[in-house]
Amino acid sequence: MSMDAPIPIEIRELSKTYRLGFFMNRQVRALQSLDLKIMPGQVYGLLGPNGAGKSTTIKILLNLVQASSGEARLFGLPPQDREARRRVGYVPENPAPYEYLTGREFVTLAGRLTGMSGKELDARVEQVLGMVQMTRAASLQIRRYSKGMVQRVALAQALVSKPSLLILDEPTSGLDPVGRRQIRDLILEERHRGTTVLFCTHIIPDVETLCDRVAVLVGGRRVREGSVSELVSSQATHMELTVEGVPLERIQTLGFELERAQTLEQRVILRVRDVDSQPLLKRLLELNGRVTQLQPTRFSLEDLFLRALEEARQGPVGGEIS
Ligand SMILES: Nc1ncnc2c1ncn2[C@@H]1O[C@H](COP(=O)(O)OP(=O)(O)OP(=O)(O)O)[C@@H](O)[C@H]1O
Repeated sequence: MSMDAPIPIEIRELSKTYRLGFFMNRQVRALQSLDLKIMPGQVYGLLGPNGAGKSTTIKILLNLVQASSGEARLFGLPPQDREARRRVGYVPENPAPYEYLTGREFVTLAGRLTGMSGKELDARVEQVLGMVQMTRAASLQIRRYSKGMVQRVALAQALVSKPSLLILDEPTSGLDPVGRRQIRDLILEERHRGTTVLFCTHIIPDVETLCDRVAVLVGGRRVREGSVSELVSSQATHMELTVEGVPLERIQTLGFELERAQTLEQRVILRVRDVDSQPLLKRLLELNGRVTQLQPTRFSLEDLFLRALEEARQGPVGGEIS
């Protein structure tokens, strides 16, 4: 990949305020000064709870929604540029393809809309239907499809024009484990081909298995950003202790911050910050406790996400402002 390949997505200080109500006098801040840069070949996750601004970000990139201020660029071009749009494949959150078309007709139509035609189009349609394992069901009308099949045929229409950037809004939500696995595998295949992928989700394991980088959005603000491994390893490590002979109620009076505390039969399982583990151990032994296990625990992306949410909720956040 050449060094000066255009940057697939670059967002600077992007803000969006929706106006609501009969007199447009109520405002909802969906995005507040968002910065985001997605480099060629990256699989990038936008993670956030409901209402965080993920779909709004995607809609601005696709020129479906106008930003209130700030800048969004696709391959260095503004979102309304047709050349930029041509390089992007998009799957919306709840794809609602024309129900009376067959899967094959729908994917063919999508290809035609991007300017493809003839034998080249027919061959590519069969190829993408094969990639999403929809060859056998391709002659059925979409109204007969399951949710997973609709999702896969929507992915096929996004892939038909060989986009170099795929934008997926909640690609695995509402799917059963098999459907989720298939979509994940497809994203991984695209990644191997060098396609840049941006997807938004609130499903943390999807981010962990698929993404190089992630941005966590809460209330329209970016509260974390980095490579998944960086974010997880930058967190202070924790220790998990299993202790017998000291009841949890007693341990709670010792003045340590317990990240997790649970009684299981005779045992109490505790999770504390690494720096607290030795002093706590000492106190437990003084109380004639028997510590049967002491082990470092990995800080997961889920822990990070929950912590980021908690911090953001304590500070000023977006949402309705008047
Ligand atoms: N068309 C709209 N008109 C008014 N408010 C909107 C509109 N679209 C989104 N919002 C509001 O903007 C905020 C961000 O919404 P957005 O859909 O971008 O979040 P999200 O992170 O995609 O959430 P979800 O996970 O629920 O899809 C929310 O408070 C939402 O209610």
